[in-house]
Amino acid sequence: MISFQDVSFRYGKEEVLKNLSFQIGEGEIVGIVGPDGAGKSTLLKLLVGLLKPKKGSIKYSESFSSGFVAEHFGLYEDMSIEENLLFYGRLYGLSREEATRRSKQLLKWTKLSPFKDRLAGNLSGGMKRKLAISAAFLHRPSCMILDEPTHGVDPVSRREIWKLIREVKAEGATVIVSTQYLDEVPHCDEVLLLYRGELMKKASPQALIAEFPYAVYRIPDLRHMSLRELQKLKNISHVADAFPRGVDWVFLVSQEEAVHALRDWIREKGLERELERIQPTFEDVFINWMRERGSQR
Ligand SMILES: Nc1ncnc2c1ncn2[C@@H]1O[C@H](COP(=O)(O)OP(=O)(O)OP(=O)(O)O)[C@@H](O)[C@H]1O
Repeated sequence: MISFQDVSFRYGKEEVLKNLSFQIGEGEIVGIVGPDGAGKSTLLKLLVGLLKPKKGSIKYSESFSSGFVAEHFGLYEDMSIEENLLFYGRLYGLSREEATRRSKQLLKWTKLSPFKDRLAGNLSGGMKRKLAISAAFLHRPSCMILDEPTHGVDPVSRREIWKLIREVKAEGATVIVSTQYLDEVPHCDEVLLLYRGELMKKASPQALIAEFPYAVYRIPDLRHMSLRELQKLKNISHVADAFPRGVDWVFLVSQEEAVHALRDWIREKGLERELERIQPTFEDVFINWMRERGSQR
């Protein structure tokens, strides 16, 4: 549906996107994931045609049409939810009946129906985002492009926004969504990890986890141990990294013998703890990628 071929972009001298090549298929939820300043917004603006590549090309299938919700999207704050939707319906050239029917459907999905007469200016951040997504999806574009739709909204609204994104996908649309929250990766079918303008990886969340090169272990609740003692665990051979997560400590292990060494340590210290094998998180995957990239330079 969309194909990037060796695309680069710079605002001034500094290149903010570097030689990106990838393809996005139809009907997928594609996450553009990366920290602040990685180039996510710039990539999305290129996708919708608000910016033009300085180098390379972007090709679209004939059926491509887009709905875009920018990070700082615009709603008509002195109009109600319903008036906003009907207004966008007119902008997109829908008939009044079609706009009304479609608005009703979107209000139902977003659970905004009870508030349809409330002014957009008086809505919570999460409700505003849901309204902006609904407005952009009113005319059934083949591709929805959402720039950090969950940024700064509460956890309940975050869940609702992802539910709405799944509804959009269920209607057959492709959704391209940027986020800096790594815990949102499992919502996506495919993820593009972006770091300092480079595409580090494009893969499904399952593949990212499966490719992780370490076994991950945890020792629960080591609050009573001194930090200096715990830091020593990093020196065990084949422990690639050791770090706290909440009250627990987590170990990235490259060879089985490190597991024995960690069990020996637990025994030596007389701790009543088990060494538990756990799944890597997407944060583990991402940090490891950044570390590997750093060490190649
Ligand atoms: N209009 C602009 N003029 C100059 N530089 C810009 C402009 N917009 C963005 N940049 C720079 O380009 C880089 C990428 O910015 P971009 O907004 O695409 O990143 P991002 O991943 O979306 O991050 P954020 O979540 O902070 O928006 C950053 O270094 C940013 O400062």
